[in-house]
Amino acid sequence: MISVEKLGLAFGSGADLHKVLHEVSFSVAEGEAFGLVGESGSGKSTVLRCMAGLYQHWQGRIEIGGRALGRKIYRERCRLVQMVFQDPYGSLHPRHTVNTALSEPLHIHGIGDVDARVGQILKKVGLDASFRYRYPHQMSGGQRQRVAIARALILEPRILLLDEPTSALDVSVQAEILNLLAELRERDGLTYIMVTHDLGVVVHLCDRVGVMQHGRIVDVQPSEALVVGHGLHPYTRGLVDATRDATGRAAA
Ligand SMILES: Nc1ncnc2c1ncn2[C@@H]1O[C@H](COP(=O)(O)OP(=O)(O)OP(=O)(O)O)[C@@H](O)[C@H]1O
Repeated sequence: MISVEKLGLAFGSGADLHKVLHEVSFSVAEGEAFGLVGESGSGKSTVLRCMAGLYQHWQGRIEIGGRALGRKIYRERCRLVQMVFQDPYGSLHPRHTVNTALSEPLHIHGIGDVDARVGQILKKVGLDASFRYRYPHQMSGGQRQRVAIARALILEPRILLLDEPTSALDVSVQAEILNLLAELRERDGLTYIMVTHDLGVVVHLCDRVGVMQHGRIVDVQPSEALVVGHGLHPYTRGLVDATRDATGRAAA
């Protein structure tokens, strides 16, 4: 369903040219959850940002359902691909109620039935009607991330780009949000690409994982391979071992 071919991106120019992505290629099937892992600065978020239209000066080709994705954010694209960020506080407007945050995309896209749609999406992400007129500061981190997920889903996209969606949350809440994401994918047949530094999250939620180092994909594996530990690229092996050392147990 998604094909990324030779994605490249650089910042700066001349002597200050800093190449951040080097011919990144991978594909993701419809309904699949694909993880992107790798050390800090390896380019994971940049890949998502190119796909979301937040960076437009990339090279290469991104196709969704056989059609090339343009570089800019446009109406049709918003109904196909949405992104969820790490920090729900930053991604929600502080002076907009949940109702405003969720209605706005519907108004922009000329979609009717706003009241009913907002009610349904709140229910879908596990928030009752009392949240509808709250502001971001009147909610917990987990509740805010539920609203951010609801906002990403209100236009019924087929693909969610998830950039460390649980890493800003308390450990106790992380599992709730991961379970919600798993449930939503199952129910609606969504396709996910998820950036995370947590191999446990990959094993829990993703079917396959792409491993990035210095702006390149160095390994693609089924997620179980991280648990079994066979046939891994040496860099992937190192990430798995580091997780084991840090937690005293396997990534799963
Ligand atoms: N707007 C920008 N201008 C210049 N360099 C940038 C910009 N955005 C990202 N970079 C650089 O691109 C590289 C990749 O960053 P990116 O955020 O994609 O890494 P990451 O793997 O997601 O890291 P992390 O896990 O820390 O979020 C880094 O070296 C970063 O400094």
